[in-house]
Amino acid sequence: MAIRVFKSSEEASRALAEYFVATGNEAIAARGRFAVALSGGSSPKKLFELLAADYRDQLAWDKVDFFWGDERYVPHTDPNSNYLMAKKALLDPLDIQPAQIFAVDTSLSPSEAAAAYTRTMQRYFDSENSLPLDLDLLGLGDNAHTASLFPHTSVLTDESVSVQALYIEEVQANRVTMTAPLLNQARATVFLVYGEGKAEAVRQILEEERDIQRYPAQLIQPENGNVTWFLDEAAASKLTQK
Ligand SMILES: O=C1O[C@H](COP(=O)(O)O)[C@@H](O)[C@H](O)[C@H]1O
Repeated sequence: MAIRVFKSSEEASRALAEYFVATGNEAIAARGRFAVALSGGSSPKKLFELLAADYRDQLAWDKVDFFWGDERYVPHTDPNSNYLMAKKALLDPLDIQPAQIFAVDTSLSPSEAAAAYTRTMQRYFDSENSLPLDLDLLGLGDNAHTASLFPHTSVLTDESVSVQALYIEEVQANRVTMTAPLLNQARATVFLVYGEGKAEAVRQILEEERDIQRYPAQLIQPENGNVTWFLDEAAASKLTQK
């Protein structure tokens, strides 16, 4: 695991854009395609905009396949949709083709959407070139959740490599999320976290004893150990070891 701390969220996002492009180029050189699971929420917006603007000529975008580590159970036109944010900031500006976009189908019921997404991933992973995801892009909530692995929810103990639907009391909403065992299969995992409001959650995940019910992002422990945290100074401010 590596922790990289930058002066600002802009610098952290730019460093991650570099990492994204380098990882993508390696994947394409080795296997012909680059499969990435995006995070949602607000944190990756700047990264997406940078990739679409300053890095558009640095990656063969027609060889990149997009998944989502989690999705809010809302229509794709809803401002809360993780898909919609990526579409506006990244996919449309780069003219990504529909065949490269593997969005959660929120027109189905939550459980059907999750089952359909599990099947989508199994089909993709079973095809020759693509096992497993090349990159998980993850965020972190101030309550230490990542993807939609929220504190004290049933999905935290789910050992299946799958996508699950759950109702989350804390936000009173349905979510669809990859399980930790699925996320942990990725070749590379990155967290992009910035702002003072996330500092305590960053400290809990990295420095508190393991307690996955309270600090779900501690579940992200791929066997390959290839996890990199991209933090700004504010998010890193409560770490005792930097
Ligand atoms: O709800 C979610 O929250 C986390 C963190 O979002 P942020 O707005 O604080 O950046 C995000 O990583 C996840 O994908 C999303 O669905």
